[in-house]
Amino acid sequence: MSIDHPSFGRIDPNRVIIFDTTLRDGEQSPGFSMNLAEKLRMAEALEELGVDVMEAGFPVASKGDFDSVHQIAQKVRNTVVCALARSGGRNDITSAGEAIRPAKRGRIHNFISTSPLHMKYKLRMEPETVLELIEAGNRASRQFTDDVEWSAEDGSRTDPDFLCRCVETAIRAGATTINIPDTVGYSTPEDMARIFTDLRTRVPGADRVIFSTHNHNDLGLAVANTVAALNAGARQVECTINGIGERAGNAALEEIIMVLRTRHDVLPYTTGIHTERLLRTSRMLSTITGFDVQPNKAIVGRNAFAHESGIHQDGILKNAATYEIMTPESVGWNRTSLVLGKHSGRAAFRDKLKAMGYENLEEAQFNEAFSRFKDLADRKKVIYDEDLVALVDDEVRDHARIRFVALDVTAGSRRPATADLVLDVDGARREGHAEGQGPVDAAFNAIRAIVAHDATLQLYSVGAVTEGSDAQARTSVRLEEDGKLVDGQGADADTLVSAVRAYVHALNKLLVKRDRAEPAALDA
Ligand SMILES: CC(=O)SCCNC(=O)CCNC(=O)[C@H](O)C(C)(C)COP(=O)(O)OP(=O)(O)OC[C@H]1O[C@@H](n2cnc3c(N)ncnc32)[C@H](O)[C@@H]1OP(=O)(O)O
Ligand SMILES: CC(C)C(=O)C(=O)O
Repeated sequence: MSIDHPSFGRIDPNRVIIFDTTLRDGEQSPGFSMNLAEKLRMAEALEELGVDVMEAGFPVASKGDFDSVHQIAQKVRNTVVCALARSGGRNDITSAGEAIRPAKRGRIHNFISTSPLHMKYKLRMEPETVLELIEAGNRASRQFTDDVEWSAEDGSRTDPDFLCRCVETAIRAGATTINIPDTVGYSTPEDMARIFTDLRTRVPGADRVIFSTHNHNDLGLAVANTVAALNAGARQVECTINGIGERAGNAALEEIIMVLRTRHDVLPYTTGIHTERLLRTSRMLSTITGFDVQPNKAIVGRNAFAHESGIHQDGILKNAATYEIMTPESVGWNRTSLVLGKHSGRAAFRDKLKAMGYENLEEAQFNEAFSRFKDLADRKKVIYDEDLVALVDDEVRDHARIRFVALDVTAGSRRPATADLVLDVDGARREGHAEGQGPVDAAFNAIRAIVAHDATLQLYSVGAVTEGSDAQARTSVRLEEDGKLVDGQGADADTLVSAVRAYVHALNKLLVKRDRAEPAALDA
């Protein structure tokens, strides 16, 4: 059966109205207050995202809240602009009505608690008084707009018979949307199914209104409860971007939308959301509030489409559907991200090198680079592209006759630094020991002990490839021999190993020059 709604006209039975309350309930998260300009930017983004209703604020709360609802009502044209009001508040409904006056389509959302706990201890009202205020609040709201929503605050903990009386009263007094919030996030999906089924079958006039669900996430069930309510006949969902809201937050809009889209086989509902705008809307909210979502947040978290383990990466490269139930592009990401780390395998490593332009590595070079990458990944949390460039460049050395194998250094303030170095020279393992003015000097002297040369050190500089104390060190060394200058670079999580690699790199270049003139064996 389709419903004739004052703001939406005839609504298809499976069309779900997306009611975004980022600017009202979302803003109630401690530390998430937004100023007028920020609210206007968010409102514009929500309109572009395609939400059907945006709850822009609680006008009686402050002049700032009134002004932002009023200005959003002036600006937004394609979305219903809604203002919150207490059903029995002294000036709430007038204030809400004035605030939404400029809206092309405006809604007043009035609410009052209906649970025994809230009525007795918070409102200090008898149930009959609450019923009177429901009646009065909805009639007053209808003076300003035909689009009136009523909420039973703490509805999920309300006596079912009394809830039916409240809803019947609200419908009779002109409410066109009936919202049953799980205000404290206490319910289970089974509770939700029971509540909505009960109301829809028992309350006279239930077939003329839209039922709405508003779930808090105190037990992590907000989205599951929302889906359960839809299956029991609710056709409006209240939610926020990134799931922000009181305490543990509200049901996250992006999660609900992608549940409906991804599991359309069993959830045959439609919405007007442009899913490819989800990520940018989430990012805009994070920028405005200063709170990032956690990396593992569904849909919009940094890791939502990132894969680090080799088996998954291999599967993704063969067919993304093996490990992705929706495409990253469908929610606004550019692409799947294969994150290289200690769990990665050769397939992802090869794919990454290819993407970085290293397509023609010989198998031996590739294997060596992969083994060094694994070694680095064991020591470093995040491997950046720059790390790989440094690592592979270090490996792809023309005519590398000398190769680094191992280094042990002792250093300190009480005795000279010493270095024990192992190099592979022309395929043979060679060991050298040396002292020095410091650990770098000792390490460079150990190179001389293994490979005799007259070159002098002209430059030695070291910097971090990326940030963090576990960043790779990138070292540059310049050697001079017979007027010839050569530069070498090295990179490693260990600064001294990085220095030796740089020196060896430069030395290899010198050998190439020497060999061209006069091939010779390398002896200490
Ligand atoms: C579940 C929700 O998210 S509901 C929305 C919650 N959001 C907010 O509260 C944010 C905005 N709130 C505010 O700015 C203020 O609380 C105001 C302006 C609404 C009220 O401020 P004050 O008059 O100072 O009251 P205060 O906040 O201390 O207490 C709330 C009062 O509202 C009453 N109240 C709560 N809900 C209702 C209601 N639906 N109808 C009538 N009165 C209500 C409470 O019983 C209490 O009344 P009391 O002062 O007589 O005991
Ligand atoms: C005002 C209502 C809808 C609310 O935010 C709640 O009960 O959580």
